[in-house]
Amino acid sequence: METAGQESQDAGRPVNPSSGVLPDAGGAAEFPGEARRPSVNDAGWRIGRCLGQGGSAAVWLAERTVDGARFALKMPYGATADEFELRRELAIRSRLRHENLLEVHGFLATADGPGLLLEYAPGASLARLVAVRKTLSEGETVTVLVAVARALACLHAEGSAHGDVSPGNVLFTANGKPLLADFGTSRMLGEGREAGVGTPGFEAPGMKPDGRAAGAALDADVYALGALGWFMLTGRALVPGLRPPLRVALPGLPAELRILLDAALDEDPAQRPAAAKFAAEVFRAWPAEPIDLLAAVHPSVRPELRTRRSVLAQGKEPGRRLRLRKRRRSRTPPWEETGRPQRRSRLPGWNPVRGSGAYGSAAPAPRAPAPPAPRAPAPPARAELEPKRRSGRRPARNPVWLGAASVLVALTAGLGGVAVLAPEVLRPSDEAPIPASREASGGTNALEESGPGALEAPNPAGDPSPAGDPSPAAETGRSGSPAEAELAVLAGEDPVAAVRMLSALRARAYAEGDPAFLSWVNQPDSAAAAADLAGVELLHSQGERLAGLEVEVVQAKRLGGFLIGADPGEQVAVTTENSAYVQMGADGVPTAAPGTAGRQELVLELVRTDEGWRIARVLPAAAGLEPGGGAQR
Ligand SMILES: Nc1ncnc2c1ncn2[C@@H]1O[C@H](COP(=O)(O)OP(=O)(O)OP(=O)(O)O)[C@@H](O)[C@H]1O
Repeated sequence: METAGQESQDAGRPVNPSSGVLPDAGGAAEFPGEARRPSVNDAGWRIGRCLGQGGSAAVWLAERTVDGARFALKMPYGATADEFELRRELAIRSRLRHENLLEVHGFLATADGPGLLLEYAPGASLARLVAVRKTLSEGETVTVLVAVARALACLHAEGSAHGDVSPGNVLFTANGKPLLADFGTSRMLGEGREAGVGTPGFEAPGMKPDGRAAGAALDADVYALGALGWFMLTGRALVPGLRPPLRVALPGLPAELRILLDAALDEDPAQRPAAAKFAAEVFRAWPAEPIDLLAAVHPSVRPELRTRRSVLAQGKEPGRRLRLRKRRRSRTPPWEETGRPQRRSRLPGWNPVRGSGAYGSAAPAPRAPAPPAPRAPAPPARAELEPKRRSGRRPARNPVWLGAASVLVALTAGLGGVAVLAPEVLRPSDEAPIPASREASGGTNALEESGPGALEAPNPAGDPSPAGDPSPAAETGRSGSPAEAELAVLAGEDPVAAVRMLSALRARAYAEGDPAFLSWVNQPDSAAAAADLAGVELLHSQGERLAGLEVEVVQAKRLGGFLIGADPGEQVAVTTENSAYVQMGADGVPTAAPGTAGRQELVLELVRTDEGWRIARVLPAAAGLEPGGGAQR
C-alpha cells in the first residue's frame, strides 16, 4: 500500500531545470523507507516525481524523451533480490490482455538495477481517493468493482490469482478507468503463497499461507472484492471478525448491492461467486458512475482529468457521500444474468457501461496531446453554451465544460461530441495524456523541466496588450487581428476560399494563445464558438499557446447550401493537416509533450454573416449535407 498523502508531497516543489529531477536533499531518499530516485544513464529517459511507495517497491514517473511518453518505473527496494519478483510480475502480466489490467511494458536498466516499466496511471490509487474523499457513491463503487472483477476474471481464466486486491493496487487513468495493478503477489493456481503478502482488511479469513487448495486463491480474490466494496462505501478497511452486518453498517445501501457484497464476503469460500459473475451482477444491480478523482490527484494531473468534477466544482465537501438516488430495482434476483441494458451515465469519464467503446482501450505507450482540430461540441443545454462574447469577459466556467485548467483537456473532456467527431484525434487521456500545465499556485509539472534539448518556440507571441478600440480584439482584451486581405477572403462569395482562411485564423488563435482571432472565425454564440473560445481562453489564462501550430486545408469541397434561420449557410467537406506543435508557457518552456502532426476529415458548416463567412458547426466527415439541418445558434 502506498504511503498516505504521498501523491501530494511533491506539490509546489520548485523545479530544477538543469537536473531533470525534482530537487532533493543531495539525492537522499525523499520518502520513508529506502526510496531513492533511480538514476538512469540512458539519456532517452527522465525520471520525475515519486508516484508512490509500497511494501516492496517505490514507483517513479519516467518520461521517454523521444516522444514524451510517460510510464511508471517500479524500483524494488532490495535491488537484485527482488529482480526475480519483477520478472515474475512481467511474465504473469504479459500473458494477459484486459482493459482493466495495468500494462507492464518491460524493464529499464538503472544504476540501481532493473526497474519495471509500467503503464502510468495518473489518476492516483483507490487508497488515496478514499483517504481524501472518505467514501464513494454507490455508482462509483460499482464502477470500481465491476472493473476490478472483470480484470480478475481475466486473470483467473488464465489460471492465475492476484493475491493482493487492495486499494493501493487499484489505480485510475485520467478518465477514471480503474486498473488492477501489482502482479508481484500473483501466483499460478496450485503455487504456494508467501505468508503476509496480502493487505490487512482485504485478506480472506482462514486463508492458509501456502494457499495451495485449488480455487482458494480465486475465492480469496473475490473476498477482497467484497472488502474493496466495503472500503469504498464506509471509508474503512474491514476489521477481520468484527464486521457488522451490511444492513446495519450501511442502512441506505440498495439491497441488490448489499446482497452481492455479502456474498463476496461470505466466510465460506464456496458461497462466494466467481469474479466474472460478481462483475455481471454488480453491473446489473446499480448504475455505474464515473469516478470523481479531482480531489485525489497530484496537482499536475488535474488539467488532464476527464472525470466529472462535481464534488469540488459544486462546492461540496470532498468525501461527502452522494445522496442515494431513486433506486433502480431489478425484478431478477442477483446472480441471474439478464443482459438487460443499463442506464447510461451522461457524465464524462470511464464507466463500465461505455468502457472502451467510448474511450478506447489502453495503448502500450501514452501519446502526445491531440492537435486542436476543429471541434464539434456535443449538443449541450443551451445555457451551458453561452460564451460571453463581446462582453470582454471570459466564458462562463461551467464545471462540466471548463473545469480543467488545460485547453486541450477542456476541449476533449467537456465536449463529448468531439469524440464522435474525430475519434482518431481524441484518445483517452491515458493514451493521449495532456501533460501538466503549470499550476497557478506554483505547482510543478509532472515532468518538470525542459532540459537542454527543449523545443524552441517558433513564432513566439508578443506580449498581449489590451486594445482600446471597439474591434473584437479589443473586446477580448487582446491585440490579434487578421490582415485586410485575409478579411477580404472571409467577406467574399467563395465558401471554399473562406474555409481555408478560417482554418488558418483558427490555428493562429491557438498558436498565439489569442482569443481575439476567434472573433473572425466562428459564428457568434454558436457551438463552434463556445468550444474554441473556451479552449483558447484557457490557454490565454495560463499564458500558454500551441507554438508552431499551423492548420492547412489540403482538400475542400462544397456539399451544398441551406438556410440557418434567415442566413445562408454552406456545408464544406474538408481534409485538414495540422503541423506538430508545442504547448508552451509564457517563459518559453514547454508545458506538455509535443503535439504531433495529423490529418482530419470533417464537414464544416458555415454561415454567411454581415461580416463574412463564419464556422457555426463542425460535423463528422460522414455527416454530409443534412437536409433542413441548421447550425445550433
Ligand atoms: N503504474 C502506476 N502509475 C501510477 N502510480 C503507481 C503505479 N504503480 C504504482 N503506483 C503507486 O505506487 C504505489 C506502490 O506501488 P505498488 O503497489 O506496485 O508497490 P508494491 O511495493 O508492490 O506494493 P505492495 O505494498 O502492495 O507490495 C501504489 O499504491 C501507487 O500509489
